Amino acid sequence: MDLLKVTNLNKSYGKKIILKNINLDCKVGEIIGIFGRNGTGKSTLLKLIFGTVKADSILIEINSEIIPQRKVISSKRIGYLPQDTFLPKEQRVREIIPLFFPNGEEQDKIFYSPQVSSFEKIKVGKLSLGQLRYLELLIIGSLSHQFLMLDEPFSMIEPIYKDVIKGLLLELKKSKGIILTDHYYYDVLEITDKNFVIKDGKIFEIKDKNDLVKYEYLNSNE
Ligand SMILES: Nc1ncnc2c1ncn2[C@@H]1O[C@H](COP(=O)(O)OP(=O)(O)OP(=O)(O)O)[C@@H](O)[C@H]1O
Repeated sequence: MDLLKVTNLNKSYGKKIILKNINLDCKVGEIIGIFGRNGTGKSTLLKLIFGTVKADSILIEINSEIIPQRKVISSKRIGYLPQDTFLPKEQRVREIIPLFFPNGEEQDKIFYSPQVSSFEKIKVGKLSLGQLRYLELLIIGSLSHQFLMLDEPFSMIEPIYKDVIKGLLLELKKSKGIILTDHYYYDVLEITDKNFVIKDGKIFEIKDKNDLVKYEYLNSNE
């Protein structure tokens, strides 16, 4: 089974240590959840693995093959869903899909995915947040990248699309490994195989919601 291994990850901004000696593995077939209070470094962690933020040190390996950080994007092995939308607002959904997938068969796979026919004629800027996030995930998930870094796939999304997105992620994990972060911890815990919390620059594996309290991500009455 394909394995993404990240070791010796360190990142500081000036004197502020954000992430210290982080090690993290992700196998194809796994969804890994990363929790942490605001500003603890979750987005930074995903960007470091994707290569858009430069690490102080990092070793990224896929099946023991070293992928230098500056070559992650061109290697097309690791995909990334940013927190903010990356699709042009003025174009209709049915015009955007062919931009990413020139091949008709690949386009059809997206056009025939659940719900897409209900919004394919709409301009991206007019989609609901759930439709937009789902479309972005369909596009990123249909690329060939073996591993996906997803920054807040559930944030602000209407319940019906949360379920559609959960279904999509569970389908995608059959052929990919996924690392995601989101404050909607109920939704995350429903679909993840392993979970971690970042606190004071370090990463800790957690078993359940009680551990989120233990590491002070949640209050005991939440
Ligand atoms: N370019 C930068 N220069 C300086 N500090 C930065 C920069 N980018 C991020 N930071 C700091 O690094 C820390 C981690 O930021 P990051 O966005 O990774 O947090 P996060 O855990 O994803 O937060 P949130 O839950 O709010 O999305 C924060 O304190 C942030 O202010």
